[in-house]
Amino acid sequence: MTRLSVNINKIATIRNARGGNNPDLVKVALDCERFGAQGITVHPRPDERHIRYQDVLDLSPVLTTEFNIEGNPDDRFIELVKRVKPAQVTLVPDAPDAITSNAGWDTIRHADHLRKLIDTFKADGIRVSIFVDADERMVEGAKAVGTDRIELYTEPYATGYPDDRDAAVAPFVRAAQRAHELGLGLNAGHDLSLENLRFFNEQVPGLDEVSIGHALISDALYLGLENTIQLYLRELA
Ligand SMILES: CC(=O)[C@@H](O)[C@H](O)COP(=O)(O)O
Ligand SMILES: NCC(=O)COP(=O)(O)O
Repeated sequence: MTRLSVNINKIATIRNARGGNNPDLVKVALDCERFGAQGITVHPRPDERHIRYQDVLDLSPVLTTEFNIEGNPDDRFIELVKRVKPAQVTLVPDAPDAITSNAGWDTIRHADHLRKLIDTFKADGIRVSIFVDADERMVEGAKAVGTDRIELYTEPYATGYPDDRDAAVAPFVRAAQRAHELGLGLNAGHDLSLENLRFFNEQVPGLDEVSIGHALISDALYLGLENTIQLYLRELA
């Protein structure tokens, strides 16, 4: 069964718009868990435009499901993750000014850098996932640097889905098969939605986890958070 980790970045975006604590990020995270989410994902960015570093410290002791911290491994991020020791860290090669994540790692060019980072997190007992495009060479590079899992960057799938979903999913199926052959765990995320999630989950073999934020929180505006989480879980059943 594929597990659903709810990304709560957008809850922090709304909260930050007014400077107070409405909505209460910790309460929303605990409610997501109560409503059936099997994990909580956050992606602190250097400008703290949504998740703040303090949010990560506040969430860590109270969450009861898998805590997944995503981000670009700069010094501050590394220090934060090693202090919190979440179940999983997902390393993402974001430029500091990126609007959102827009590419996976070049696992061959950045092999030495990744290997050192992965070793340091694994030494603390943190499972490591690295964000990669659906490219078998990048999956093989991920295996070579010692990661536990990969997270496939699904934006190209989401973009291609409305026109030709079979063509859109094909590289992801190949990348997933290669990951399994190599013994890597498999996550996926970015722009997954109620429209495209079921097909992805049916076609891509052996998904361990999806992390979903933007579409899920947007759907919740119309459908309510509890109902929305149930609908996403139904797509994964
Ligand atoms: C790693 C990834 O795929 C991102 O989707 C992410 O975690 C979302 O980041 P933003 O909420 O900042 O767009
Ligand atoms: N890792 C992807 C994630 O956490 C959420 O991405 P999105 O659903 O906000 O695009």
